[in-house]
Formats: sequence, structure tokens, C-alpha cells
Amino acid sequence: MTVHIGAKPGEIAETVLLPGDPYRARWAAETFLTDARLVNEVRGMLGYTGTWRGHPVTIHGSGMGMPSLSIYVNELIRDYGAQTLIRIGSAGGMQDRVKVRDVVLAMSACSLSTPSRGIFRELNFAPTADFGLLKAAWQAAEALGVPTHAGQIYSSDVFYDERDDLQAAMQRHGVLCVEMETAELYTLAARHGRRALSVLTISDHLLTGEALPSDQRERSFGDMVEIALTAAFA
Ligand SMILES: O=P(O)(O)O[C@H]1O[C@H](CO)[C@@H](O)[C@H]1O
Ligand SMILES: O=c1cc[nH]c(=O)[nH]1
Repeated sequence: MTVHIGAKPGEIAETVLLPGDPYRARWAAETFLTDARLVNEVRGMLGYTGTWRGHPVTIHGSGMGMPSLSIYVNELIRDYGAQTLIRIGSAGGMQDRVKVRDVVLAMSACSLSTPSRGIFRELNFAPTADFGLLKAAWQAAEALGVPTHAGQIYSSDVFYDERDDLQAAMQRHGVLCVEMETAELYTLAARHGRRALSVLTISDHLLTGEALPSDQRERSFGDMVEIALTAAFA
């Protein structure tokens, strides 16, 4: 057990899916895993372990934002030996061609800062997905016929962003969408030699103003879970 995770040794699988929303963790575990059992509920951050097609899998909430994700991912890696960490998150579309409900595979993530920023100082580290997971996820998305984009995304420190100029600069440079965790996930995976990928579903759009309600953000993103599980065991 750690400060933030109540699971006993052996109760966390080597493959961990990480939604920001703990209720999405519950929904995904109940929908996709066999014999899913609750292994963590400290602070209401739900984690479940079960099997998918015979493979052990944990689905654990990360909370919102990089400081929260950093706590869980550090403990999952260092205390429980997680090897493959795949974020399954929602994101805001930043390009016309990226539509609500489309899937985005994050090849890399821009950020203004991350919890790891203090290590790098003047270096602009480039947090990058594991290529094997990225390739397998792309193939899984193609097989499912889901509209999918692969490219760079933005991991923001804020949900309510006042920097319209920054958003415009990123849009000009092809950034696909905004969310709040991937840059730190990829940085921690690089530091510890683990595999990481973010599979995102567009829940709202910065250009059109479309937005899905919270119940759909919790429960309707099955394609990205299927893509993440298929990629993990490809
Ligand atoms: O739906 P999740 O996975 O939480 O991801 C996105 O949603 C939250 C903001 O509403 C942030 O955590 C952002 O990254
Ligand atoms: O962080 C996020 C997630 C979804 N939509 C946004 O605009 N931002």
C-alpha cells in the first residue's frame, strides 16, 4: 500500500489504463474486464483489476491535471511495478478536421510546464509516446473503423485557459487537441523505462463550441478503451 493507493502487493497489474475520471475507471472495468474487483478507493480515486482476454489489467483513475497524475503514476511504477501505462482521456479538439467523438493518439505533448519541469531547467524535453504502442493503437483503430488522428497534442495546466494567443500559435503548428495529463505521463515513462501512450476521445471543440455532457464523458468512450487494450497486448 502507498499513501494514495490502498491495493495490496500483487493487486495491480503490469498493464494499467488511466482515465482522469474515477467513474470512467469503474465504467470501463465493468464493461471491458472479467472479474473486475475494486483494489483502490483512497480519496475516492477508484482502481479496478481484472482480466481482458485472459490478460491481467488494472484501470485506475489519475485525477485531473499533471500533479495528480504524477502522484498515481509514480506510485504505480515504483511501488507496484506497472510496465505499460495507457491514458484513456477526453480532450478538446483544436483543428477543424478533428471532430467531436474522433480518437486522437498522442505522438507527443507540448506543455508550458509539468511537475518534472524542475529537472530539465532550460531544456525543452519532448515527451513522446512509445512507438510500439502507438503503432499497435493505430492498427487497432483502423481495424475498428474509428476516425482517428495521430500527432502532437497540448497538455495544459488549466482547463479555463485565458491564452488565446497561445492556442492560435499551437493551432497554426498543427496541435490536434488539448487535455491535461499526457506530457507528464510520457516524461515519467521515459524516466523509468516504461511504455506509455495516450488514447484520447474528443469531448468538445475549441473552434465550434460543441461539448458532450459529463455522463457521456464518463461512459460512452468505448472505442478508445478497446483500442488501448488491443494495443497493450498486440
Ligand atoms: O476526461 P479526463 O481523462 O479527465 O481528461 C480531461 O478532462 C479533464 C478536464 O475536464 C482533464 O483531466 C482533461 O485532461
Ligand atoms: O482538458 C481538456 C479536456 C477536454 N476539453 C478541453 O477543452 N480541455
